[in-house]
Amino acid sequence: MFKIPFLDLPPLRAAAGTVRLPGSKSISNRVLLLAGLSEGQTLVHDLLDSDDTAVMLASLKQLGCVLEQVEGGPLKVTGIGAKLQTNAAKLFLGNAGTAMRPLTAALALLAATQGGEFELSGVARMHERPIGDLVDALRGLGCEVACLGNEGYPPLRLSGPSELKLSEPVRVRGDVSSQFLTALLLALPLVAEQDIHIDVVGELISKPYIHITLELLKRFGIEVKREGWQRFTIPAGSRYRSPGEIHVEGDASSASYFVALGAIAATGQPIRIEGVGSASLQGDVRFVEAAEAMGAVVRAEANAVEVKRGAWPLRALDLDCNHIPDAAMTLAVMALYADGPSTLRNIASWRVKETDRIVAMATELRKLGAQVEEGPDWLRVHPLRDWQPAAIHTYDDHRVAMCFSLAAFNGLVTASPVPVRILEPQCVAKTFPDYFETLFEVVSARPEDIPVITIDGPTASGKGTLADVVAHELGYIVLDSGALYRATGLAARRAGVELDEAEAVAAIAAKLDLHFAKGRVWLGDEDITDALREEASGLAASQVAAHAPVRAALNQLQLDFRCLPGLVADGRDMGSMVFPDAPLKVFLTASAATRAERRHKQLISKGIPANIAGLREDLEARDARDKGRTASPLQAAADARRLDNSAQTIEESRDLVLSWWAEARPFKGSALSH
Ligand SMILES: Nc1ncnc2c1ncn2[C@@H]1O[C@H](COP(=O)(O)OP(=O)(O)OP(=O)(O)O)[C@@H](O)[C@H]1O
Ligand SMILES: Nc1ccn([C@H]2C[C@H](O)[C@@H](COP(=O)(O)O)O2)c(=O)n1
Repeated sequence: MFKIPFLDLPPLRAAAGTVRLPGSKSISNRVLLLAGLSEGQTLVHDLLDSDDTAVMLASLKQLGCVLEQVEGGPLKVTGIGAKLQTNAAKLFLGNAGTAMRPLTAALALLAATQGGEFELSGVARMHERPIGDLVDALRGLGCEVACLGNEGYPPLRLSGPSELKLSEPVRVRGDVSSQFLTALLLALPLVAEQDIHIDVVGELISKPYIHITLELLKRFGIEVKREGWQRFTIPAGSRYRSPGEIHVEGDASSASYFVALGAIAATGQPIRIEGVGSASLQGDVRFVEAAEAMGAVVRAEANAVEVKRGAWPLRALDLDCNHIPDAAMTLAVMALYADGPSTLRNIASWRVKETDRIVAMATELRKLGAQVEEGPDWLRVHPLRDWQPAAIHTYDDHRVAMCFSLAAFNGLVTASPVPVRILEPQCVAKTFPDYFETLFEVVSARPEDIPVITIDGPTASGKGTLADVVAHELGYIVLDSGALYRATGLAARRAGVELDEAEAVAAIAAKLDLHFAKGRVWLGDEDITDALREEASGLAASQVAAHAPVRAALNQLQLDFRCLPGLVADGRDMGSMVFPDAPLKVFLTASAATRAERRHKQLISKGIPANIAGLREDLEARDARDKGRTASPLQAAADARRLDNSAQTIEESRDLVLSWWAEARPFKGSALSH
């Protein structure tokens, strides 16, 4: 996951490949609650690992459920068998509506029948999300529910015992959020000694989510009877029975970003999305119908879909989105690539989600330059051809972050493509922690559009250290080009090749079986990380690096590191030779005395004996060879910014380079920068 203040997406051009979706949030939290209320054990496969499931799991644990993660396999949930194991708990539910609503209903009923006191709270936004309709329904049943802040909003206190009135139908509004009805359906089997009727007041929205609830209840032994979408009956004697094992489908709302990706950018091979398909329980799979209406070519299997671009530009759309409330946000960004204005209707529920999504989408689309109109329950988005580089505020809303990533394809409709900055990208942790990593695996950009920062300089000036900390802040990849020369020297020695035999060493460089993984460097099956850092490897590297054929042999390998979302490359000729078009080049120096001292400290801390005078002599000799060679000598590129860090801390150098980077990016001005 990118835990950084912002993530810059360079202009993207194409998409192809396979995506495996994380588990559905809606199904994961429903299954967890049902397994937690059941007697016995349930093995839950493919559970979503995210912020919203984490708060549900933490709550179940507090309530006495036993949770055991089978190594690399399912989660084993031992439920409480509908019997309270504790009669007091304070549960923190973050911003997870799928945890807050059903736990409120379940604990209100358990407190009423078995006694107890439970407090449920969340983040500030959760305390602004209405829950009054559910509170009213529970109070109507005889439960004691207190709103501890504003009436009709969390935090809540649920207490008991109290007498339940189950003979009259429970009435609940269905026109604000279907989660209130879901909450009652999931919880009322706890007290179903007689038939319990639920009457929905108003037109029920988001019916597909109720379908999921009913299907999952069935898997746990509860057959709810339904009369249209107005009356639901939980039969007397209903008891949660664990199915033993259950698989969570991929998240259909998360699939929407990749369906859209296929429709926009899969012009050759399709995007294949695994985890949802025609057999899916989730209503949001019907997003593919909307994508098809906009021109996507879709091939569906039971548990997968493949999507390619069809019509281009996309066809404008006018759609009632009530059946796909979450996925419909994706359509708002697709509309930028359409042949006319698109209107999304019946989306009032967007206003009570993680943020007011109608306001959020309209505001952020306008930052890109789009013309947007909005009403109480609708949004109209006009196609965009004159794009502005924008820093997209994400409102702690995972879906805003994910759907705006699609704006990075603007180069497909404009001759002047712009990058897109996603602020606080870690908000995707709510449902899809690895969203951006997954996206980068299936999209491509022109190499020249992928940003590179080069950091060149003499040995021990701190290039590698600075490259690592700058890359960390930006979420970029690091190229330690010196490691390639060091590995070449090591491999040549091992092969018995003299280091001054240019062609023979170049042949070895061309066939290096080198891998970088989790901060380690592998030559074939051998971890050579520590061997590479020995002073002897540095000297050997400096010798082999003087040969033009060796440099030529390693050139493509270095260019291949230019990957999404960006690169920080350190070495001697990164700015002058390998990445001459880098938008920021740094030439890093420090006095020889400082560098010798730093190297000395570095070696001593690793338990390697060293003497400062000898080290200084060695590094000056190495500098002289690196500067004096004819092939790509160590020198500052003409357009490099010079930085002498002799008197700076690592953090000071990092912040200075990041400020230079901010100047080099198009996100200037307070409205657009972070
Ligand atoms: N201000 C500073 N900036 C960078 N590194 C510093 C700074 N102060 C101390 N150091 C330390 O200097 C040592 C050498 O840094 P580093 O290994 O990054 O240099 P390098 O230029 O990449 O060396 P080489 O060219 O040999 O790979 C490290 O132990 C690092 O922590
Ligand atoms: N781009 C590069 C990187 C490194 N070298 C040579 C010169 C150095 O002395 C040697 C080891 O580099 P280090 O790991 O210390 O950065 O490799 C080069 O010529 N060009």
